[in-house]
Amino acid sequence: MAAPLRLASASQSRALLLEQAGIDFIQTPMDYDEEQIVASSPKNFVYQATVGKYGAGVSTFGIEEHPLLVADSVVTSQGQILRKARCLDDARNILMTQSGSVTSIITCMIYHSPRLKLIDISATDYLFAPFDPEDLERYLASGEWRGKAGGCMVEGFCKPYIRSVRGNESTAMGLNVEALKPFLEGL
Ligand SMILES: Nc1nc2c(ncn2[C@@H]2O[C@H](COP(=O)(O)OP(=O)(O)OP(=O)(O)O)[C@@H](O)[C@H]2O)c(=O)[nH]1
Repeated sequence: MAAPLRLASASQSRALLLEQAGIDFIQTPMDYDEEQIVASSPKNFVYQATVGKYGAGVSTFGIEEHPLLVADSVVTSQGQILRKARCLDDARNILMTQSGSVTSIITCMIYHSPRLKLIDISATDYLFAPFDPEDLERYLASGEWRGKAGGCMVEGFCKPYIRSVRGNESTAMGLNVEALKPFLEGL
């Protein structure tokens, strides 16, 4: 029986995705400062952030006792990386960028065990209908946008506005478990 993988992440969403996929894991939060990254594109940013988390994870935990899993996600729209809003006006701007437009969530993950190293970069694209102004103001007043990259969760405010989606919802939530799981079966 393989040892449970170590999710080196503070993310509740990633833990929930592993749990729902029936993947045995332990969770160990780990600090990594993404602010130092200088990247040519959102895809390059999320890759560098994941590689940075991977390096910190290997040096802190190794891969012998538990295979290591790290991940990072970025939210982009109209070529911009949408970070966590600094204030309500910033949240309004971030959300208005996404209204009636395509938002892409790009998630990179690295899994490394003594037998296998997997690097995956996946994206999920959402075409949103224009947000109803009153609905948007109600959402902004709720403060639920705080701490969320792009100002909302795909299963939250934005959900009723999804016109089309391409890619896995798990990728949008922070971990493409459908890409990971086949490699773990039979280990
Ligand atoms: N449920 C849900 N979670 C989301 C969504 N979009 C992003 N996230 C989560 O938001 C966080 C994105 O920030 P990251 O810096 O990648 O990860 P983190 O939460 O800081 O955790 P670390 O892995 O420890 O860095 C992750 O926890 C994602 O799982 C979404 O639409 N739904």
